[in-house]
Amino acid sequence: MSGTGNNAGGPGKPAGGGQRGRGKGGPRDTSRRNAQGRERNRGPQRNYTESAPSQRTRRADPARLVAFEVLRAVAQEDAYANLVLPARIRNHRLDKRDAGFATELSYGALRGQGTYDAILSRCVDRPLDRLDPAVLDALRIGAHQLLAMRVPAHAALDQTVGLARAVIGAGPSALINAVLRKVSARSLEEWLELLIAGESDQTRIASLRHAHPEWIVRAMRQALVAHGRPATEIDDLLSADNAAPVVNLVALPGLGSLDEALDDGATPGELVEGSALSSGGDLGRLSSVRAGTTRVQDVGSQLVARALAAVEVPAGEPGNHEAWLDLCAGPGGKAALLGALARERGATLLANEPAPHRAKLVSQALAAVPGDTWQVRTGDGRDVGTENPGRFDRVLVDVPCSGLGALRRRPESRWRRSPKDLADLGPLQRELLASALAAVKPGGVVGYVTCSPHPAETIAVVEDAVKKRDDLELLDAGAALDAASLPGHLGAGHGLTAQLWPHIHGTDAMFLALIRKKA
Ligand SMILES: C[S@@+](CC[C@H](N)C(=O)[O-])C[C@H]1O[C@@H](n2cnc3c(N)ncnc32)[C@H](O)[C@@H]1O
Repeated sequence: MSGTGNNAGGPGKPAGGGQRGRGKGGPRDTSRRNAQGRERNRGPQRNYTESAPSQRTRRADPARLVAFEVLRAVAQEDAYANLVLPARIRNHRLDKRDAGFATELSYGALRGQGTYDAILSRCVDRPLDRLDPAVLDALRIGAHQLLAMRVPAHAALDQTVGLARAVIGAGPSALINAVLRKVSARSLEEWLELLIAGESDQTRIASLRHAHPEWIVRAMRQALVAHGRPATEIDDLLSADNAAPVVNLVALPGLGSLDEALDDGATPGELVEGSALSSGGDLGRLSSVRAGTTRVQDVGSQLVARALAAVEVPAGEPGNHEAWLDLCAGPGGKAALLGALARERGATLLANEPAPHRAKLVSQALAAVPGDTWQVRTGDGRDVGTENPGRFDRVLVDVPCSGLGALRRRPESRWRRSPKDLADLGPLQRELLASALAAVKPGGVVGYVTCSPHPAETIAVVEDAVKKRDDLELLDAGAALDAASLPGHLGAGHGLTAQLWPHIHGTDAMFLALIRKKA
């Protein structure tokens, strides 16, 4: 498992590779996490005994408390970490450095859960499901600090036990102290060696090493092969899921500019025009972001939207403008880019989304594009084809999917998803594609997109649709992505469909098929 952790103002480094203290006798606490001195100038290292956790810190460190609250909300309320975390950071008024620490701790503990649980199982005298879930979350937070962050071991122990004492109670904090001491006796690499000793099942080994459920390891290996890549890339792919993604920006064509972001330290994107890599921090400080003309968007999403917009469709009657449809538009990232591109071409965009709160987000995303270009429809996309047969020149159908291609953005999702999700989503994906194909004009093009590389929701859905009819043809989606990209050769095509990858392209694993309805 890889992970990066920032502490003491130093850069993160791969898990298991750092110099760490290991419980008793660890190095002196030199951490300097913030200017307020919460972890500074603590004096010489105190040695605690296993039986004396009462000597420890009694107040919860706010950054660790935020991480703990995020893990609790994820477990208890099915919350999404990326939505809960910013609110908790605000509630506890964390400064930038503490916010970074809380982010790394909560995301790392969530991503690494499977591996940390396997390690904790070796250190606890009962099955983990018999532990109070709050205790288990505190142990995961402690394990991540000890094994994957550059937090001195005694600080990780002291602060995690202090947190547990403050928010769970003195009894559990003694157990947490004892268990984390055992965890701290080995580095992550040593623990992994112990866990995989005698193991010959490569899936199990990769699952432990990279903290992914075994079914996802198998699914990703299958996906690599299905899209023409060697199965040996599995370790790189799973590692990429554990790295924090860079934040990409897009300037809406004809409406936005990246100048302000570039002046602020962003760097020009190398894969697609009009994009940049954010310099980090609160993007709300940029007026172009506040105005919605510059937006955060993964480069993979930018590429698939631009590829669909650029593909050739037959010219209509003079004076007739193209009509574009985004069938599954919420929360509106691709709709905003398509809306801006449509405006430049004198086309119009209908953005459809069934969930009212997400339809509202689509309107907000499109607010920067003049309103005569676009309309939002709140309703089931499966009805759009029968209501509007043959009306649109270009249709994006970015279907609800397992999200297996965006695991790096959603730290908890890998442990929540199950193979059943794929089976459940299949019929809806097929019906939405059928609706898109009904809504497109003869000669027009449907872009079928997922943020998952899984063959069941990519190639299989497209093949099922195309083989049933003789009026459909697949266009070369790899070539279309190449034409939309700055390097001009992404190598994402396989056959006529295309798959982007985090470990190759640095994007989410977006799939694209371009299907033309023959004229
Ligand atoms: C992968 S997301 C789309 C992301 C979006 N294109 C973007 O770039 O921001 C899939 C969307 O499909 C929506 N959806 C779910 N069921 C749907 C249906 N029956 N018809 C249309 N959209 C649906 C979901 O609510 C979700 O907003």
